[in-house]
Amino acid sequence: MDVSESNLSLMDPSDQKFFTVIDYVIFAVLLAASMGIGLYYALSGGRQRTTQEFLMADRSMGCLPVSLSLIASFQSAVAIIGVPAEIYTHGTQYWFIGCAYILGLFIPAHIFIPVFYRLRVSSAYQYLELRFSKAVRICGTFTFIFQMVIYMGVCVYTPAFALNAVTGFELWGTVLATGLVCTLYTTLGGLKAVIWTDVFQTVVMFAGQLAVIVVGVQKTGGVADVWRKVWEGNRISGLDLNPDPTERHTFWTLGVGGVFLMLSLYGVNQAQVQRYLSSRTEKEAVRSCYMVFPSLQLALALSCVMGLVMFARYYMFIVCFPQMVIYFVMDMLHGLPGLPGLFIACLFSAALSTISSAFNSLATVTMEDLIKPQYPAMTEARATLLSKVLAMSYGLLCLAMAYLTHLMGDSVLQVALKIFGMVGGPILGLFCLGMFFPWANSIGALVGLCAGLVVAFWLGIGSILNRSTRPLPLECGTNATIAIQTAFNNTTLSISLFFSQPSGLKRFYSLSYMWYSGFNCTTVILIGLIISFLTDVMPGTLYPLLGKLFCFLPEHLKKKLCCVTPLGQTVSERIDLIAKNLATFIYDVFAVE
Ligand SMILES: O=C(O)CCCC[C@@H]1SC[C@@H]2NC(=O)N[C@@H]21
Ligand code: NA
Repeated sequence: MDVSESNLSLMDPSDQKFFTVIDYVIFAVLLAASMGIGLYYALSGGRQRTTQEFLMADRSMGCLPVSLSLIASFQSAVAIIGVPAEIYTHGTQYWFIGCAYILGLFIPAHIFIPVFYRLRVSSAYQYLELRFSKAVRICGTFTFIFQMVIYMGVCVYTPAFALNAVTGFELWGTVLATGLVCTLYTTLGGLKAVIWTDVFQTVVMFAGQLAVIVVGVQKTGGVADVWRKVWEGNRISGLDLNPDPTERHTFWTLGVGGVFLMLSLYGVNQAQVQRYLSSRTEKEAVRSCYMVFPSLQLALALSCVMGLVMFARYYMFIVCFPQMVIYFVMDMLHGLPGLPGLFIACLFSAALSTISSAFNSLATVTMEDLIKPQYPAMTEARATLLSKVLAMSYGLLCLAMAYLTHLMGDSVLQVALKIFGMVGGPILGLFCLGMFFPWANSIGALVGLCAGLVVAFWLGIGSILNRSTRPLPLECGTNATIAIQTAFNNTTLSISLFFSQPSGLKRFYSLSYMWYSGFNCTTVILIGLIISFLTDVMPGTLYPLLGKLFCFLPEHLKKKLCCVTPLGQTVSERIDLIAKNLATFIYDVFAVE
């Protein structure tokens, strides 16, 4: 059974019949419930009077709420809309990113969490000052702020724009309502409210996707019929072991490149580190990290299956555009009172839980890394008040960023993952440099981070300017015009590809965006090591002046006092020294219980 023109045209934006009163009520209940949780934590417990409570939830959280909040932080409407569109257009190759969740959560649980938890820091960037210097901490903080502000804009904008395009749902009114409700409950209830609203919103998120899948399968002729159609439409991708790094999605770009993406999020991103640190014990934090795994796999499965059901539904029309998913959902759920409202609640739950985590982590790092060190004498009351003002101002800034997203035009999933790769990758490299390379110094870290960011933006912007595929048609016209447009794009694409085989720089620009995290992380580490090596002690470049002056001192004191490598040490001797250091360091790390 195919979808005739009339069915699709049913969704033209002027038509309001698929939202009944109950749908609006459900959406309102979601916003009200979130506000309620925010108010509850504003008026109970310590009433958010200290930064320990406002920013760290009194370090009293259990592993269940923390694990659900960890998922909600980086599972926004981008995944709910972007992943089904990805599966519909390119098949299930993207599902292999689930393989990256194994190492992507195991390494944070056993390497990053212990380091951050035992240092009892509030912000991940305090680690950078302890390990390197204040300058490195500040650069890391600003890099994080830049990453999360852009990401927030994408997360606020995506659901509102998608809904508006298909259902005529008021665009800027929704952006404002979402942004304000989120700012309010984050500002009022602090991290406790953010975590508990995340728990509630994650449940709504799963429920909404499940409803679409159940109704979709039932309306598309049942499981067997759906399976036959996706199989015939070869949407079930096999294991693609193609080693070519410019290939967009293969097992390597997703399963291995994805590990770096996961580490940049679940290992060193302040939003997640803050949740680990809000756990009552280190064991709880590690357990919450383990508990993320099954729920993240479930979230991935739901969005992939939704894409498959959508394909089975419309496989007679090979058209694709970003709003396809909302079209499909409204096509499935209209006429079933309450379900369209449930899906809208699901979409905005995904957005709210991500944005509130971003607000709260931005307020935390601004407070802990930028303001407190400048005003150590600031009273708790003022610091807490300032934290709330910061959360509010980040909320308003995010609305401005939402407008910027309007101009990006790429597929939102791609935009979000590129941001993580371009900015999250270098930050991951900075932390790895600090944790795994004892002789890395702060000059190396600074130069490494800057070089990593420069290369990342050169690659990211270069790939956008040099891409041979035209952006997908943004507006949803009738499917006929889009089919023609897609066909036209495909022919121009194949012609341009035929003549311009990527070589050299063009090949560099065509690196799969799933390798950005790994590539940029490695750049920071390599450059950081080289600079550390050069600026630390270049063999033979030092004259042990102190050693000569204090020649009367016993040898061991002189060594400690002067702490320079002996004169005339050759490069190979220095490399041996480094290798010995690294060996002892690794032994120490793994010898620890
Ligand atoms: O959904 C978003 O807002 C961003 C896209 C997903 C981010 C990464 S992809 C791997 C991991 N799994 C998730 O659900 N989120 C993160
Ligand atoms: Na979310």
